[in-house]
Amino acid sequence: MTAVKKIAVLTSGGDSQGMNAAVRAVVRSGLYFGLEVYGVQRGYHGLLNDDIFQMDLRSVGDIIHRGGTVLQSARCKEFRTLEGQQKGAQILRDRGIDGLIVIGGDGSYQGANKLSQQGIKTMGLPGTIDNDISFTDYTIGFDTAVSVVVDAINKLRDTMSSHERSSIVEVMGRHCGDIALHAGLASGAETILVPEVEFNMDEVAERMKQNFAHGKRHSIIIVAEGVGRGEDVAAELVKRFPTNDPRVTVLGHIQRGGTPTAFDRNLASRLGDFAVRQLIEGQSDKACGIIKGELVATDINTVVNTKKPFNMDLYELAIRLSQ
Ligand SMILES: Nc1ncnc2c1ncn2[C@@H]1O[C@H](COP(=O)(O)OP(=O)(O)OP(=O)(O)O)[C@@H](O)[C@H]1O
Ligand SMILES: O=P(O)(O)OC[C@H]1O[C@](O)(CO)[C@@H](O)[C@@H]1O
Ligand SMILES: [Mg+2]
Repeated sequence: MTAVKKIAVLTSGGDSQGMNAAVRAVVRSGLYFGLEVYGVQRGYHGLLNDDIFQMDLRSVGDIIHRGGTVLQSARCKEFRTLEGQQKGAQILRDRGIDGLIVIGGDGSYQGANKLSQQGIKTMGLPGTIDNDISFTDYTIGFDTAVSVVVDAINKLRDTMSSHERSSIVEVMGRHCGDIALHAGLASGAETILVPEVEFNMDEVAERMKQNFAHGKRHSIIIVAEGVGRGEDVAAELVKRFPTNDPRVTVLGHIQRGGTPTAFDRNLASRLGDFAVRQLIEGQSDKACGIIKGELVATDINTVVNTKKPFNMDLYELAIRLSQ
């Protein structure tokens, strides 16, 4: 006896690489366990427009390796209102759908929490490049986004070394510095500016002068968008180090595209299957995640009200190794 018979899946908020692998896992595990599975187009926006269709094994063929999301994604103002949430729950009830899996970020999780208050069983899957969700070590898409940044920095290094320039690279992450931190460590960046760690531009400039004086041929500063614009950091740097002639690169939405890494595909596959099994067992209003390799389900309220801790050890290591 399963606690749900018909389930639906949607993707919401900023898309991320690996969302398709998660949708595929939800659909195929759901069907394997004898459920009917539905797809909702364009997140909560599609839900409110009853943009819902039945999915079968073939509807998720050939997508495991694709970035983006075949269900498409959206941000929906109306769903932030009680009326919107009641309407969404009624649309699902009218179709006999008793469980919904929401793949998205913290905002999408809050929507899932509101739907569970309206009597729909919900599960959240962490689909965002930002890695800003607590109670999971990794979010789906983060590993691919970091790889995109590292690949870009490899290229920048080539040309920056030729000209003995410094390179300022602005990366995504909204209020979270994890993309900057992990890409910074992997690419040997000299400076990593994140919202979680206070910094002093005088010290940043001084360190850069020392690096060039000690024979470095280039210098990389990664700026998480939560700190500000790369252009503004460059202006502050030039005031303190006028002979430096930095170049700014804003990686932007390139970080959200491309084929997902094996890590993101496997994470998405495991989490998608886990979310289905949680619903079948009667769980609801939970966020699925991975902690030290183990799959876990945590109350959504706890997850959205807990800030993800920043890994200071990794930050200090990155700085130590880039001397
Ligand atoms: N407090 C809330 N109550 C109900 N619905 C919400 C709430 N917050 C967000 N949502 C819904 O979730 C959608 C996505 O939220 P948001 O834009 O914050 O992105 P996200 O899921 O956090 O993803 P990302 O930050 O990775 O882009 C919103 O457009 C809205 O429809
Ligand atoms: O797709 P949009 O609306 O430009 O949003 C960009 C934001 O979404 C994210 O890509 C994912 O949350 C953030 O890193 C970034 O701040
Ligand atoms: Mg978010």
